[in-house]
Amino acid sequence: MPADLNPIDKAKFVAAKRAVDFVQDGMKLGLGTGSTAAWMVRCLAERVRDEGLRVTGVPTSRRTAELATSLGLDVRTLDEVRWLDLTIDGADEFDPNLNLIKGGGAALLQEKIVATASDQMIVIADAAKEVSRLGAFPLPVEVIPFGWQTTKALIEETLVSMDVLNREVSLRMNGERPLVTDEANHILDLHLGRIGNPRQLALVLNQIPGVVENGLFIDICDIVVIGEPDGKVSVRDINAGTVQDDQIHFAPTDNIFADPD
Ligand SMILES: O=C[C@H](O)[C@H](O)[C@H](O)COP(=O)(O)O
Repeated sequence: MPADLNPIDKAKFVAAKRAVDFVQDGMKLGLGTGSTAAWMVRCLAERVRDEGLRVTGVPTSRRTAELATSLGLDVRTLDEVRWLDLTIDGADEFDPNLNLIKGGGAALLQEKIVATASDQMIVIADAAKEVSRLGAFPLPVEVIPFGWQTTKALIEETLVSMDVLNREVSLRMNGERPLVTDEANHILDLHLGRIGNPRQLALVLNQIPGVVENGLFIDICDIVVIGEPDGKVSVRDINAGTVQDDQIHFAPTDNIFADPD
């Protein structure tokens, strides 16, 4: 693995490296967003170059599209490809049922559409992302800019009606201005501490006018590949209920890995 990485990046790298083993020739792939997904795009580009693997990639953000294009991957839109074999993406948290919080990088909307259009979703994560209950990471909710303060108030009222104790809601900023997503929306972060019923919350949030999508991914992820800084990798498969442990020893020799996201 790249020698000068910090421990968290080493863990992300080995998870990404292992997940790319699941890719087969001819697959149509969803390409996730974030620092872990950026490692996956690089590992994929390496297999394409070294093994002649043929894959088509649908990126979940402008950032990922730029990276994948710069590495020579065949990049298409979801409308060109329609249905995908596999999506590999990062996550902010995952629980024992492999339910997720995503959207720390503000890409949750495209990520959820792409993952839902895929036969299989593999999440890649460092071990620190594993939680017994979702919610320590603030839950991102994408809202349209029009009337966002009203939408925020409606979300707060909804949280009260659901007896949620911690319910601070903040508008995500980019410097002095509200952050604008790739779909020209804003993000509200819900600081909940602990989510009692993620499935119910995901459904209720999406009923509120102005909410486009929330960052809870329920029953979407099939496999989580968990990396650790020493190269240990665990593969948790929700269907097989198994955990396989592996160790990755890998020394990339070229500039595919030169400039991590
Ligand atoms: O919106 C961003 C995504 O959901 C990311 O996949 C998530 O935030 C994890 O990112 P990272 O791999 O950088 O921790």
